[in-house]
Amino acid sequence: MDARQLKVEAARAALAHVSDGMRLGIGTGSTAEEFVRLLAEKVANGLTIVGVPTSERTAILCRELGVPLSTLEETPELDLTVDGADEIDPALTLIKGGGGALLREKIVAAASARMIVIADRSKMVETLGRFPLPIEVNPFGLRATEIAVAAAAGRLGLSGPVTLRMTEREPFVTDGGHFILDASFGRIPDTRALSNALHAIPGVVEHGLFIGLASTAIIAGDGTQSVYAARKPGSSIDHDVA
Ligand SMILES: O=C[C@H](O)[C@H](O)[C@H](O)COP(=O)(O)O
Repeated sequence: MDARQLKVEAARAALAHVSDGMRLGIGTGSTAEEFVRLLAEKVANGLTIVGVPTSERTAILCRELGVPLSTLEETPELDLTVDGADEIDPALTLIKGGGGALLREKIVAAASARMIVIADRSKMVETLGRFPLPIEVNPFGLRATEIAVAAAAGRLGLSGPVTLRMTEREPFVTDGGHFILDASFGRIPDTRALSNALHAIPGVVEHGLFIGLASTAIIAGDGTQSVYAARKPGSSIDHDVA
């Protein structure tokens, strides 16, 4: 199976958790987009759901494909969010934000009773940090925030380049009007400590560590077990997808 097919497999397995009447958080990225395409087919065949998109990009795709949308203001409590990830560790802590949508993704996931993360197996790691950690920052005081981020990481024994994400010539701007710093700290043994340290910096709006938000990961691989669900202790998910 090629990379796209693996994403489709994971998305299809997540769709089995969607039922009539659900209020759905809809993620961002290439894997989440496969979920949107499959969801749209179900909607066309009569499934009744309402979706809250985690980015303008996802909202556009949903509208194109006829997936009914709401906002978090109108629908502040969600049953389930389905989203991709850049990295997933065995405790289902995630790095997200490779596409720059981490703030809305985290707000939507936190408003959801459950979050299913869908990915191909290349996203599974023992320890997070191979993928640079996206950190969403206010443009005001950018340089001061960069210095504070590096200093906070240093106090935890982490170091590495902290780079402003660019489009061709301009800084990348998130849906919320912020910038993204990509922090290449390498392995992050204590994600909670780094999360707290980053949240203590005023210029940091949010970071891409998702701790305790995902209840299930559906990981597609091309081995004998193509899709499986890892279960977090206490998760309400009641069956595996094999
Ligand atoms: O900001 C983007 C998101 O966190 C994505 O869910 C993440 O980057 C994974 O994207 P993809 O499915 O394209 O690898």
